[in-house]
This record gives sequence, structure tokens and C-alpha cells, in this order.
Amino acid sequence: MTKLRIAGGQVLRPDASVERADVLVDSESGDIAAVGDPDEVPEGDETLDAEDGLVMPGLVNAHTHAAMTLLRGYADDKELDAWLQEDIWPVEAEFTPEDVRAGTELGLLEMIRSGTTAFADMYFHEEEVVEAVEDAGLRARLGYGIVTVGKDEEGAREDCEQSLEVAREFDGAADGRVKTAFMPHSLTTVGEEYLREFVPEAREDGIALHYHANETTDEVDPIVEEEGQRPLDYARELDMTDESDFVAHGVHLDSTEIDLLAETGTSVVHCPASNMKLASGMAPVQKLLDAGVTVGLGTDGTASNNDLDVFDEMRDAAMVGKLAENDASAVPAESVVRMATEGSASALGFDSGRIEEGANADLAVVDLDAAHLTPHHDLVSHLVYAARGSDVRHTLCDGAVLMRDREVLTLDAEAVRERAERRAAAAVERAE
Ligand SMILES: CSC[C@H]1O[C@@H](n2cnc3c(O)ncnc32)[C@H](O)[C@@H]1O
Ligand SMILES: [Zn+2]
Repeated sequence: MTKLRIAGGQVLRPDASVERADVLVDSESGDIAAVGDPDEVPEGDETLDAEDGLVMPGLVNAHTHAAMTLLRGYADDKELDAWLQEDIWPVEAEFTPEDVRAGTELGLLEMIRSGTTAFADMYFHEEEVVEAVEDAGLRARLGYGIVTVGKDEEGAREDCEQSLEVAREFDGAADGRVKTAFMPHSLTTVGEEYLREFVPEAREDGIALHYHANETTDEVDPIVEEEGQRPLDYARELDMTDESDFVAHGVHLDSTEIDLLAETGTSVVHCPASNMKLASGMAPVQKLLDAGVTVGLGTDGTASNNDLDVFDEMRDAAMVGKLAENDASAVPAESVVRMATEGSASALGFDSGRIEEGANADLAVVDLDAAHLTPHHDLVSHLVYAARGSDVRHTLCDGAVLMRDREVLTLDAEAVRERAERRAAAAVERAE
């Protein structure tokens, strides 16, 4: 079977208009072969029913730590630094490759079930993440997260080398669905000497960078004090603000840093739920958009969210964006959908996030015949303010159907849940 016709639905187009259309997917190339009037789209070898549904680009979660599903609900209601140091990092230190595999698979299951087709992952034992992504059929940009604080020189250098190795080894894996990046955890958890030595190595090989930046004031103030400059000026001096790079959070940004991001083409991944839950602050999203910065959307890990549902994230982004600006017209629904699709895809360097001939066939079909999605005044509004991940009927990535009529075809949901439950309990027991 080479051509799959998604028939009978309405389609969300790149200009945010919605029209009655069919989509023809080339399952071999993994691309969208045609989209348009049902009378003009060629017949397919097989049909996927989109009646009473909206065909939209698959959502792109541009910042997460997928295996942290094992820590969902383990430690809540604390601010970032204490939460990481006292609760999260001690258990993560106990995680084996098998734990990371189990946690990642649970994350992938949740993503497929809520219409997410691509994500960025920063974690460790990434070889397990690559295999899980390959089997589950998703698309990912992933990397090994470096932390040098608290490590001796040998350990710190090993971490940096490991991150470069993962970036080099796995780029292009899973038939090209996996891309990689060099991933220093943040500008305060990786020592300057290591950034000065290893970032140029990544650059030489054309490897993109992904890191947490300006998430809390505790992260900004020491850099201002010690370096005498704002964190993103410091990052720019270290050659960490290329147009292939994407930073997570970007909460405490001043106007000069917003200009710097726009000028360099560095993308920002907004993580509203995590920023609210950890009381990190409110990101200046409307100002970033006004300055022309590419903004994507991410959930962060499920210990600070506590789910991977990008529909939830879109709602949070719109709500908190208005609150931050004290303006109900700020961060409107159309901008938010763009962030979660084209914005995130562009930050990750993927040719997806829009329904257009030639783009990756990464798609979700949302059921519209639900009480909470009635009436149909404005379907873009519904995607942001009313829909949930559980409204997704089918999920496709790279032209392959990953979920059909809410049945995930690439993972055994029961086995994944059972394994994650068992491994989470054992890791916590070892740590306590
Ligand atoms: C070294 S791998 C990535 C590392 O990041 C930790 N993490 C999870 N959420 C956050 C966040 O909001 N800010 C900073 N770091 C975070 C995670 O626990 C992993 O250890
Ligand atoms: Zn994070």
C-alpha cells in the first residue's frame, strides 16, 4: 500500500483557514502527496475516515524529558532548584537504561494518543530513546543532557563527550526521523570552561544546540553577577545562539535578549505549564512573537506538568499569555496553534507542522462531534480553548498510521503501562 486517502474531513491549512478537503498521503516517501477539493484529490489505495473530524498537523512538543513519566506525581509543589536537587536528581541517578526505555515508551504512548507526532528530548541513555522512537514511529530531535556541576573534571568531560557522541552517532536514525543536538543542561549547570571547549566541537560538525535558559531568576542573577552580562549575551559570546539552536523556557528575558534572539534566529520553546507549576515566572511570549522570534511550545517533563498533552499546553499558553500582558487580545488562538505546529517544527528543524503538498505527512485527526466542541463557530478556537488530547481519533507520522480509531498500533499500551509502573516503583525504592 503506497497511497492513503484521509477522506471526509475538514482540513486546517497553513494560513489557519479551515476547508472541506481530502489529504492524500504517500506512505512510501512519508510526505503529503495532495490536499484539496475531494473531487480533485486522486484516489488512494486505502482510506482513513475523517468524517466529522478536523485534519490538522501533528502537534510538536519542542521540549520534554520523555522518560520523566516515571516521576509523574512523585514530587510536586516545589520551586525548581529544590525540586531538582532534593527530589528529582536523586531518583534519576538510580535510573537504568531499562528504566529510561520504559519511561520513554510510556511518554510516546501518551504522545501518540494525544496527537503529538514529533518532540525534542533531553535526557540520558538516549540510545534507548532512539530505539523506542524507531519502534513507535514518531519523529524526534534528541540529545544527552550535560550537567557538570558537582562532578570532577573527568566526570564533567565524560558528560560533554557523551553528548557529542550521541549527537554524532544517532543523527539520521530511524529512517531519518531522528535528528540530534548537543545539549548542555543550562548555562549555570555546565561550567564555562566546558562550554568554551566543547561548543566549538559541536559547531565544527554542524550540530545544533538545545539548553534551558533564563528559566528562573536564580539562573539569571549569578550570570549577571559573575559574567557582568545577561545570560543570552553570555551564550552568544560562547557561540550558543545560532539559528539552528533552540532554548527552553526563556522566561526572564529583557528586551535586549529578545532582540538578540530575533537577530540570531535562535528559537525559544515556551513551556507555560512547567513555568506556572514551578512558579518560575511568565515568559514574554507576545513580545517574542512581535520581535519575530520563532516560538515553539513544549510540555517539559511530566514531573513539572504533569502530562504530555500539547492541547493542554496550547490552552495554558493562551491563558497565561493574556495574563502576562494584562491584555485579552495577546497570544490569540491562531498564534498558539502556529506555535504548537509550525513554530515547534521549525525550532526542531523538521519539515512538518503544516498541511501542504510535499511536507512530512505528520498529522492528527480530531473528532469534532463531541459536546464540548459544539457548536462549530471557530475550529481554531476549539483546538486551543476546548479540545483535549483524548479528542484525537487518528495519529500519523511520516505517512504511517500510529493510532487508528484510538487504538495505538505501534505500542502495546497495557504492557507499556505495566512496565512503567513496576520500574518507577523500583527506582524510587532504590533511591529512598
Ligand atoms: C540532564 S538531562 C535533563 C535534566 O533536566 C531536568 N529537568 C526537568 N525539568 C527541568 C526544568 O524545568 N528545568 C531544568 N531542568 C529540568 C531533568 O530532571 C533532567 O535531569
Ligand atoms: Zn526541561
